[in-house]
Amino acid sequence: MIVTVKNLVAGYGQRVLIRNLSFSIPSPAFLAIIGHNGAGKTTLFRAFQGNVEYEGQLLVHNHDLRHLSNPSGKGLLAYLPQKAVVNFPIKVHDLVVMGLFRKKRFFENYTSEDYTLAAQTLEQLQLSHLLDHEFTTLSGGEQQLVWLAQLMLQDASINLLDEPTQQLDVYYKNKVFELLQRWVQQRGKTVLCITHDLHNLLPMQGYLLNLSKPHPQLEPISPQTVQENQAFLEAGRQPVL
Ligand SMILES: Nc1ncnc2c1ncn2[C@@H]1O[C@H](COP(=O)(O)OP(=O)(O)OP(=O)(O)O)[C@@H](O)[C@H]1O
Repeated sequence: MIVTVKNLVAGYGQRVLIRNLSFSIPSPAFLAIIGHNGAGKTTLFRAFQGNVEYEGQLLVHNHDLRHLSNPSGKGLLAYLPQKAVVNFPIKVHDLVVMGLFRKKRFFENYTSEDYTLAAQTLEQLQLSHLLDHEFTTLSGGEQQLVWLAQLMLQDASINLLDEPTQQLDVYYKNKVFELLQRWVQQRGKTVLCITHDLHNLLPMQGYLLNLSKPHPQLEPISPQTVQENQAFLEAGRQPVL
């Protein structure tokens, strides 16, 4: 088992959002994390990054994340936030190449080989035409895909993606889920993906975790489980305590 969550309790002060959550996912695997707005999906990712106080344990390869220093620098964890803001001028390929940061020493310059890798990653996402564009002039969806390209270059074992398809058109939503499936099946990555796009999960192989359920647990993705969870979420929310 690669990722184990044991008796996790997390929230903000009196407000407990995650109560006694436990699950294990084998490696490699795809896990969709679903639930109503405010159910605690991003909070779960914050726990993985040590950005929220929690009780219980988060284990990666049987190592407690609390005791692992710099998991992103070691290529263990990479995180794609829901919104990442850039308010300085930077070209798309300069932003993407930074995904290679952990292979560089402080202040070491990126080489032409690094830029070739960045260009190849952009090509995989059909974004070569944007390579030399100013990042801040791109549309929201284009920006989201550029961040995804940067995350791909990080080449981490476990990838936490917070709504990576939120702003994408229907074509790119399908493409990104296909890409995530290939990451798992061909590159052996583990992907934890927060999403509200349940119908996009239908062709996926992996698990889902519905944090809106009273006792969330892993369910295999299948037409039946996707449909049941869609109906569950459409039926309404539990009252917030
Ligand atoms: N720093 C904080 N202090 C207090 N409450 C917070 C803090 N951050 C988030 N919350 C609250 O915790 C709840 C869960 O937030 P979280 O971001 O985990 O939800 P989510 O399931 O990811 O929702 P969404 O689908 O809307 O992104 C929300 O009601 C939010 O207002």
